[in-house]
Amino acid sequence: MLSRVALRSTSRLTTRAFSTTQARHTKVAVLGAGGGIGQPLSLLLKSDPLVTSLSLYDIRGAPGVAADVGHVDTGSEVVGYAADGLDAALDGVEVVVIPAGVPRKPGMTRDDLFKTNASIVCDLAKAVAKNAPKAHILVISNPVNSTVPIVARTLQQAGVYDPAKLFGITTLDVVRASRFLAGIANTDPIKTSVTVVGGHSGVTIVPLISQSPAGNAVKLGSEEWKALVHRIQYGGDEVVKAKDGAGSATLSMAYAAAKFANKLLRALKGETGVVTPTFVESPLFKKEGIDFFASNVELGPNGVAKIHELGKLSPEEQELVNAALPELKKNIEKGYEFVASN
Ligand SMILES: NC(=O)C1=CN([C@@H]2O[C@H](COP(=O)(O)OP(=O)(O)OC[C@H]3O[C@@H](n4cnc5c(N)ncnc54)[C@H](O)[C@@H]3O)[C@@H](O)[C@H]2O)C=CC1
Ligand SMILES: O=C([O-])CC(=O)C(=O)O
Repeated sequence: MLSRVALRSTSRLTTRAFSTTQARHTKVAVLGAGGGIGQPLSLLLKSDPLVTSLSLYDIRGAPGVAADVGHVDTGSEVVGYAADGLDAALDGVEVVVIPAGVPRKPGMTRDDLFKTNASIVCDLAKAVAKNAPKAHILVISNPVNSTVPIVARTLQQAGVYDPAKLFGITTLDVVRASRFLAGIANTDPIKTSVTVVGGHSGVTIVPLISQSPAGNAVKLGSEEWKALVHRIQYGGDEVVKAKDGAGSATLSMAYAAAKFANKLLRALKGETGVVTPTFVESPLFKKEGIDFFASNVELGPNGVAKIHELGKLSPEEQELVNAALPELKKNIEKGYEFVASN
């Protein structure tokens, strides 16, 4: 039997009043809502007034998370679904966020997660294709450089792939870059924007410090620049090491995903000028055989509205891009091969 816990956080009267004042209803699903990222992400999405309905799914624990988060005094409705409730969880959903999958332990690379997470993500993509084929999909599960191509190919096989609606979430790299640069430049991190391009692992993470006003103003020496780039590229390892076997970044990741989701929801509602880096199907390096690349993307009412060029790079940044490309190509092809052989 479908185990379903429906918890309305407001009275019907309040819910009705809320929906009449909103330009549109936005139902968001979190797949993997019981996990280290899923739980705080669900809380942050519950706090976002642009989310009117929240659907929480996990193979374990989502009804409990829904019961808990559902008491928060915002207008959205929260429903939790147990393992057998995936189809129902996706019904009518416009935005699907996927943090389902295993995290790293010390000594592992993100690619070491491929064996387990590829099939989890592939199965969830099949369910999205069946139940919410027009949904925007935000992929958090690692390795992002491979899981996003897996979702793309899975949707393609189901005949419902729209590249404008598939995003790999690289926002944590952007958040880290802002925080780490601000620490050096003595600026307010929230106003210290840094564009991070490429992908989401090690050398594929390419921060464009030269394009950041704070990065320019602080005039980093070569060693300082290298250390900053390394910290941004391997920020995930810093957390994995500190958690000492208990997983990887969860709280900062939930913050980053909620930040990206809010930008997308604003754009879906018609706000213009919403631009943020994200890993999408991109023309930028198609000639080199690389179908997906993170760069600044303008979001619009249908998802990706415009993919920005990389802009002017310093010679050192150009070298970072050159180093990222072969690794990215390998990761993307690994994702494609998984779908082709399953
Ligand atoms: N894109 C990014 O920047 C980041 C990505 N991650 C990745 O996010 C993923 C999740 O990390 P955590 O939340 O820390 O792991 P976690 O182990 O705490 O939570 C994962 C959740 O996924 C659930 N799950 C497993 N299979 C599922 C399925 N088939 N359907 C639905 N739910 C399923 C588990 O029950 C668990 O609750 C990992 O792959 C991690 O590497 C983590 C940090 C940053
Ligand atoms: O490092 C990890 O495995 C998790 C992650 O993607 C990050 O923190 O950037």
